[in-house]
Amino acid sequence: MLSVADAFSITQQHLLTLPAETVLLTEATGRTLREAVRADRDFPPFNRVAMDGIGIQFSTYATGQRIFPVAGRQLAGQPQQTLTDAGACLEVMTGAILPDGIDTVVRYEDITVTDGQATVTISGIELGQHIHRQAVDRRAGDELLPVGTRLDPSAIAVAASVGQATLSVTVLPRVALISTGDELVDVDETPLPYQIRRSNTYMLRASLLTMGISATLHHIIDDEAVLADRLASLLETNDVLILSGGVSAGKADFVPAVLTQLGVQKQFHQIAQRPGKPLWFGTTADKTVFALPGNPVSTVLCAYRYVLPYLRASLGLAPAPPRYAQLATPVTFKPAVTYFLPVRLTSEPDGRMLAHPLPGSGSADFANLLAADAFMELPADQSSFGAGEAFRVWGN
Ligand SMILES: Nc1nc2c(c(=O)[nH]1)N[C@H]1C(S)=C(S)[C@@H](COP(=O)(O)OP(=O)(O)OC[C@H]3O[C@@H](n4cnc5c(N)ncnc54)[C@H](O)[C@@H]3O)O[C@H]1N2
Ligand code: MOO
Ligand SMILES: [Mg+2]
Repeated sequence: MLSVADAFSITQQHLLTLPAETVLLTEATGRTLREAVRADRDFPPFNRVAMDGIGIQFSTYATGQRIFPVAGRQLAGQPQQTLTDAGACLEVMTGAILPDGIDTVVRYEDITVTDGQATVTISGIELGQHIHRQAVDRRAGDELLPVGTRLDPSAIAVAASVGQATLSVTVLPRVALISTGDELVDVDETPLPYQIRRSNTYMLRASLLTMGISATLHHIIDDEAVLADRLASLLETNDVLILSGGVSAGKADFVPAVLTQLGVQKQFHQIAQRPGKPLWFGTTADKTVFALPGNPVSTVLCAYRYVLPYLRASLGLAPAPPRYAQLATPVTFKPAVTYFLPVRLTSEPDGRMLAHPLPGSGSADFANLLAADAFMELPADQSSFGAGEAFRVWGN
């Protein structure tokens, strides 16, 4: 059976090709940048006063002079002034352009000002102190935000500072989330004794919202003809279909057969993993279908391990850096498949990230996920996992 690594790499070989669009800076949060943002000026754009105080010429201070008549004031937002008398000083404010003729700033805390005379009260003033030099942070033309940046609040601030009122970002894919199964009723309905409320598609919707994707919700009963009809129309109007349920060995598990009948090319069905073994993945020329196993823990795991990384890569986002943790207590798992162990992560005072196993009662026990915040990926070729051993963890 297919390994987790091979299944993952097959999904990544079939990424969506999404166009770019231009959006307002105020609408760009969370989106993926498609054109690099560059510095339009130096950062900072001028020699910038970094402390409130006085500006002096260091050579005068170096002669031993400690009292400087205040000849004027340079505020932030004013054009550059000039210190004409090398023996005097100007009051200068944080954020102001450094006046011509000044090369050193002394803080108000380190002077006293009486009768228009500033007296330096400390020793050890250094040439050039408290000046944020033009271009020390970035030069005009430098790339500030590369293509593939997720526009988080600090990226938005950088874009604003260089005058990007609009940004080029990747168009969000149209995603339909489809639950299947006659046993499922909607959240606002009261289930009969043999029914349950659907939750998987709500979980998926919440998960995709964290990437800025607002997916639509659909439900289809266990009827082959109805399934074929509804999936055909959803395929026309979406880039990605994510189904839940109907992919295993049951007599009403019609999903793989119907997708094949609709011309969706199966790329794989079943992975050597637990939970989530029956995952089905297929593509057409420009669409992608993930058919996730119905058990809720499988749905969550398949979303974290395959679907979210797939969508991130399709958007052009750099992959999230891998996260690792150490097992807090030993675990045994005999079957020769990758085991995704639900864990609670804690950050320890010595800097370690510990994973506390929460095996729960299997892949239908989704209440267990309330306490878990990630899955630890335990390799297929090992069956005993010791406390302190580190493995990769996957979360939202
Ligand atoms: N003979 C075999 N039986 C099963 C196998 C197998 O290999 N051989 N695999 C098991 C595994 S593993 C899983 S996981 C499930 C997968 O089942 P399906 O994908 O076919 O899903 P369903 O049969 O439709 O439902 C399974 C289970 O999940 C609940 N479910 C489904 N959709 C939702 C939803 N939207 N919200 C909440 N819960 C949902 C459903 O009620 C069922 O309890 O098959 C095993 N069987
Ligand atoms: O995907 Mo199934 O969880 O292994 O029950
Ligand atoms: Mg089934």
